[in-house]
Amino acid sequence: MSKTDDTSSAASSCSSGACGSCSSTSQPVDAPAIAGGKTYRIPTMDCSAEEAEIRRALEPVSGIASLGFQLGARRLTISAPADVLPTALEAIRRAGFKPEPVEAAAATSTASPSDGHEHGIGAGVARLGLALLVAIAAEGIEIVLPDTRATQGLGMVLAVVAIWLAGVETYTKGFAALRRLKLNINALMTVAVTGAFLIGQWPEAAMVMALYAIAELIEARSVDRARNAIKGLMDLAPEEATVQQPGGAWATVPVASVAIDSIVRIRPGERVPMDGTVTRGDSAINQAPVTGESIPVEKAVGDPVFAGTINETGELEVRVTAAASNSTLARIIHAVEQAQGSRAPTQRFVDRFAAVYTPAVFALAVAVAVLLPLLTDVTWLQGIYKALVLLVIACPCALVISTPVTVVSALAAAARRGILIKGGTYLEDARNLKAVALDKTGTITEGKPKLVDQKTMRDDAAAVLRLAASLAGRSDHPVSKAIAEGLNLEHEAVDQFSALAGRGVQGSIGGKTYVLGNHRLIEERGQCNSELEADLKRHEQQGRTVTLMADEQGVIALFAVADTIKPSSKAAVADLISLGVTPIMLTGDNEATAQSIASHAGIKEARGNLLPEDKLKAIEELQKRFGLTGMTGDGINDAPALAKADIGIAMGAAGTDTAMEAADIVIMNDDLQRIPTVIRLSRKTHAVLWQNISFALGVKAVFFVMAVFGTATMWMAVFADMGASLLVVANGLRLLKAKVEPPHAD
Ligand SMILES: Nc1ncnc2c1ncn2[C@@H]1O[C@H](COP(=O)(O)OP(=O)(O)OP(=O)(O)O)[C@@H](O)[C@H]1O
Ligand SMILES: [Zn+2]
Repeated sequence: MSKTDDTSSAASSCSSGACGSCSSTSQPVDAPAIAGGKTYRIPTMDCSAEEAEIRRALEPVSGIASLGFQLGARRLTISAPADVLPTALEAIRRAGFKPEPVEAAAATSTASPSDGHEHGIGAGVARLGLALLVAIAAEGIEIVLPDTRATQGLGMVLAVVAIWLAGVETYTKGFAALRRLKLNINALMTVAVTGAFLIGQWPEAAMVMALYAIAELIEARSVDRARNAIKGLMDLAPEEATVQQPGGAWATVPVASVAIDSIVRIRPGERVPMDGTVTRGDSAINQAPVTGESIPVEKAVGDPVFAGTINETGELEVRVTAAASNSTLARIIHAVEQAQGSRAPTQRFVDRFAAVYTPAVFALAVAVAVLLPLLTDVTWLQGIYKALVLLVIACPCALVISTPVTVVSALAAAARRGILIKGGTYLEDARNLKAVALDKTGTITEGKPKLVDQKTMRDDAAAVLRLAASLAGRSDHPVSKAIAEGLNLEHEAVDQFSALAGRGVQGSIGGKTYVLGNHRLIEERGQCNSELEADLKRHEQQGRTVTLMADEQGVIALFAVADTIKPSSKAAVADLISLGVTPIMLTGDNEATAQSIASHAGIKEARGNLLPEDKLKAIEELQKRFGLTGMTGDGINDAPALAKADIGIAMGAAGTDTAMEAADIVIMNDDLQRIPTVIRLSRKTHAVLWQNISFALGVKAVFFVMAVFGTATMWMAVFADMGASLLVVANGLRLLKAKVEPPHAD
């Protein structure tokens, strides 16, 4: 991305949901300009039910990358190509809302803590507080003062004032909905309050309106709070960096103006301002903001560092590799926000349910109002009153709000552990995983094999080894790297170098062609023999990977490399099994090595000799055999298998863009124990979701019975609905602090 690109989009993207214009704690930061987006103010959108309506309206519009809702600010950011926006806006208007574009400049300014909508909410609180007081006064007059015309008139006036203070908006939205013959919450409340007023229950009408409006406000703020939990991470990246100037002097400048390839200096105790590669010094860095892992990681020249992480011990100089708006941290935040915008299956279910439930209760209310007086000795007024109570109960707020808060909190909790879950669907599905296919190299093992044994079959051993080092030095494959590093010899020029997928490498040195690769490659070339087989067997049974070098005449050298199993892998495998998930190892390495390493890690089933396409087939087969199957990999050469699996999990993804893009769940560090953590979080989320749904519906059921047969009053119903809303929100927010670590971890 060019520099100009970057600054031009920064203004519009900053308020675009990528950074907090809503959370009062958010700092004015340079938001990731990855997707950008256009922000609209929708004056009549402040409740999650309205959010759901807008989402439904936008569902048929194709081409929208993501939606960022900020209920507290009544804002919606749409990330979509410019030609899709008019269609999207039209759909929103058809649903009865009036989106107003927010000017880029105004949008940016709201990113500061002193932004306008905070005042808006402040004013709202004062207004609603007043409305509540006036409603209480109206109620008090009716209870305390004698029932004269004057006191009645006064009570009525106070009620009107309270309803007006608290309910203008509900009325506006309610009438708009009724005109379109739609039954949303506002329509229900409008009918209920008006009806109560008309049958002479004005203090109650006032009370209901005030309580309802207050509940709505609290709800909007809670949803925003959950949504913004992740933005706290963004504050971690410093806004300024100490950058080397052309003359060699150091200057402190805003990160947004630091170009890629600049050299920045980071003193001990400072946070890393931008992603980069260490060019000087060494230090220990706490990478918790990115990987969720707070044990410091040693960094030396050549190692990557990430914006937002904390430099603990030494001074570092770092060459910047990504613009501030495109750092790993910014990408994480952007991805989580995008995930928050996608709806989880339970959320869809609840929305569909609410869409049926509300009209059904409305019909029932009408039936009660008409049938009860006709069939029993209930009076008309009593019948209508009962019907109005039912309408209040019909408000699906607690139900509709319970899912997004829960899902969003869980996504944020995962992000804090360096786990990026790219959508509510994966969060909800993870608990049903039956099998997980694990890549060997780098997932179960450290991925840093070492050369442990070598043998040459020619007299000129030194020359052969130099050939091997030259060929191996050209490859990035961990096995080749281990050989090159282990031999540590001067390289010769290699021509016509090429990689042989799943086999090894080939190249010509001094006019002669050589190959360096595995047993399969040598078999294919017809250069294997029984002596070689015996050597191979001996090494492979010890879990070593054997690489052979051959020229046209035959095999000229053998190298054995060994990788160590990560200490955490064993625990993670045991944990997966205890959660009822079967781990299976898939590897391109040979069968014997695979078996040896698998059994050390506690994995019963291992498959070796797999080419990338074989891994794909293996996943398909596991899906047939087990059901929901996950796949872990580094996301680079495992991309097809990651995509095929029900849940593709990329490991050790910090800094690797491809992995972050390819997988459904991205684990920033390479700790396999994060997988059981995800499954536990998924189970907890599921439990909380259904606790909330059943609680919200349970409260409604109780009040329903009370309303029809007993003595529930309207404002008891509102209290119950408000109480239920607040309880489900609190229960959902609990996930932000959920304990989902394996029992043996500390
Ligand atoms: N560039 C290379 N240099 C040396 N050996 C190679 C190279 N590429 C592949 N091989 C050999 O082929 C085998 C399969 O390689 P592949 O890349 O498919 O799997 P892998 O990534 O090593 O293993 P895993 O599937 O566990 O990650 C390796 O184990 C290695 O023996
Ligand atoms: Zn053989």
